Amino acid sequence: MKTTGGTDDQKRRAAEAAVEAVEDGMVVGLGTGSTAAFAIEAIGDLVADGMDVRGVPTSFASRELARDCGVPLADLDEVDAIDLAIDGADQVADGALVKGGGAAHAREKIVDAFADRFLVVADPSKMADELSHPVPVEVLPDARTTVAAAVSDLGGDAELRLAERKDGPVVTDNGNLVLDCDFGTIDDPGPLAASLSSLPGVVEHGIFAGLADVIYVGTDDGVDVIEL
Ligand SMILES: O=C[C@H](O)[C@H](O)[C@H](O)COP(=O)(O)O
Repeated sequence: MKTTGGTDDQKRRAAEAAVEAVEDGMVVGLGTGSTAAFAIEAIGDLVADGMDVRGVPTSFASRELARDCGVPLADLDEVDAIDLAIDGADQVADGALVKGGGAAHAREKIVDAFADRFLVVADPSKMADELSHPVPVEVLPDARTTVAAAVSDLGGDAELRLAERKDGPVVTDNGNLVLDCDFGTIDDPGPLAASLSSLPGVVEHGIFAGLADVIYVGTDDGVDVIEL
């Protein structure tokens, strides 16, 4: 699993604080990434202690980890509701997120948006005044060049994400490709999100605006809780 700026202790503190919101009988969206992984492990501990929880995974990786941790799983099309989702972020600014560093943002957005409450787990390295992290955009493979050109028209610079341990591109769990799109500082994420969503061939982008309910920021000596 890729690692990011914060320490494991910071990530674990944020994740364990968010998992305190999990109650008996809940259906919980299981995010993807190194911070969400600590939440999945903590939910596994609750299950081991006898709590009745079902998890809806957002990726192959979160499914595998949840299985290893003993968390009973349900597919998205098997549940009528998700009580809460716990997921990480690549950057957080003013309650808006950039996600998709692990190329899982398409399924994450479905699960996080469907959940009654969406709890973000982060560390101080993720917190910013304005979003500036390149925006991952999942595209149908045949649309990679047309979407890249449209991103350029929107003022961005699209780069095909390449795999680290194979020659060729990253292929998402959905069989698609990812363009990492650098727009510099994003003054207002809403209009950019709408523009990206409207491009033919775009499956999903990593701007999550207006979705998060609480941000848990794990620090070296505690957790900052930001209610939105
Ligand atoms: O696709 C991956 C997800 O959006 C992750 O939640 C995001 O990249 C943050 O991951 P991490 O907690 O490893 O920094």
